[in-house]
Amino acid sequence: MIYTVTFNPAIDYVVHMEELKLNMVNRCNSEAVYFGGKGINVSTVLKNLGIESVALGFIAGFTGKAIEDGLQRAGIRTDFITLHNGISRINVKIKSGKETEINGRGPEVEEEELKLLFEKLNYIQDGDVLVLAGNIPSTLPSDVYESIIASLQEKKIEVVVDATGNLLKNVLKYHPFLIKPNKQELGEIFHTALNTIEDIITYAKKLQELGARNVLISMAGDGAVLITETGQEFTIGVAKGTVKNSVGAGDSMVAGFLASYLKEKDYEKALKMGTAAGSATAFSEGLATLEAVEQLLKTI
Ligand SMILES: Nc1ncnc2c1ncn2[C@@H]1O[C@H](COP(=O)(O)OP(=O)(O)O)[C@@H](O)[C@H]1O
Ligand SMILES: O=P(O)(O)OC[C@H]1O[C@](O)(COP(=O)(O)O)[C@@H](O)[C@@H]1O
Repeated sequence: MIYTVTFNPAIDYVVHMEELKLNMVNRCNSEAVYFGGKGINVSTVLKNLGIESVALGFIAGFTGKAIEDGLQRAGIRTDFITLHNGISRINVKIKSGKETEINGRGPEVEEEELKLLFEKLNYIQDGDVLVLAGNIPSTLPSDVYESIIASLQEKKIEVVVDATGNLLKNVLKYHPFLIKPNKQELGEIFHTALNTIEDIITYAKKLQELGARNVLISMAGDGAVLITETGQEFTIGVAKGTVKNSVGAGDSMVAGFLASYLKEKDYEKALKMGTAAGSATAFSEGLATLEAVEQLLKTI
């Protein structure tokens, strides 16, 4: 089974407008609501690709209830912990030719509530996959992903981490199967500007030296780089299309990569599938559907 963990789920409120004007009342041309957060997006795209997963994490208040209900209606298995206080965040995504995002802080998770997550993670068995994705509420220590992986050390599982900064750096010594920072996040980790593909490959390899087994660096419309534990190095572009809403493209790439790799154990094919899923999301209003992914896969 694949388990995704989203510490800070969100309702993604996406509005389209011609132009965003500051110090003015802006009115949008269209609006849509999606149930998001990185792990949840991975579960949603896996579901669209016909693969089951269980979405774990913390929800709170009426927004949290809406997220849980929405996912269950879509046929996604959930096993969230409901927090005592606060509400799950609403992240505002403004599409006005440019993409502007305002992501909320989210509710506080108390120590007792965090313990409940560790109890649930005990169900994970040899052969399972654990995806830890997204930012954590500010009250939690930045070694929380590390603590989770450390608590599962005895089990033979594949761990995927899609996170930034210390949250990511701290887990590398546990040799995660896959990490997927984007280009900007890679630069931030090493406090450096990455100007060329050679720079990106150099620093992706540094993440591998620090312990990651497979390193996938996504570069939005410029494609992606994959450095594998088998010593292979791949670069790939993107499919052709018109960008509508790239929120969740990175999560879709993780889902596509996993879906293919778990079936075929072929890194090159997995990178293609990840790219098709990422691009399919960028070219859709919501997340990638099976039809859109299959269509784009033929063109990559
Ligand atoms: N503008 C785009 N055009 C085509 N494909 C895209 C575009 N943006 C993202 N993608 C696809 O999605 C993948 C992940 O996107 P990216 O924006 O780098 O991730 P993140 O959302 O994590 O920042 C890219 O490597 C690419 O395959
Ligand atoms: O947990 P974070 O880093 O605040 O990100 C949450 C946001 O990221 C998303 O999961 C999208 O992520 P990507 O665009 O990086 O794939 C949104 O659904 C959500 O609003």
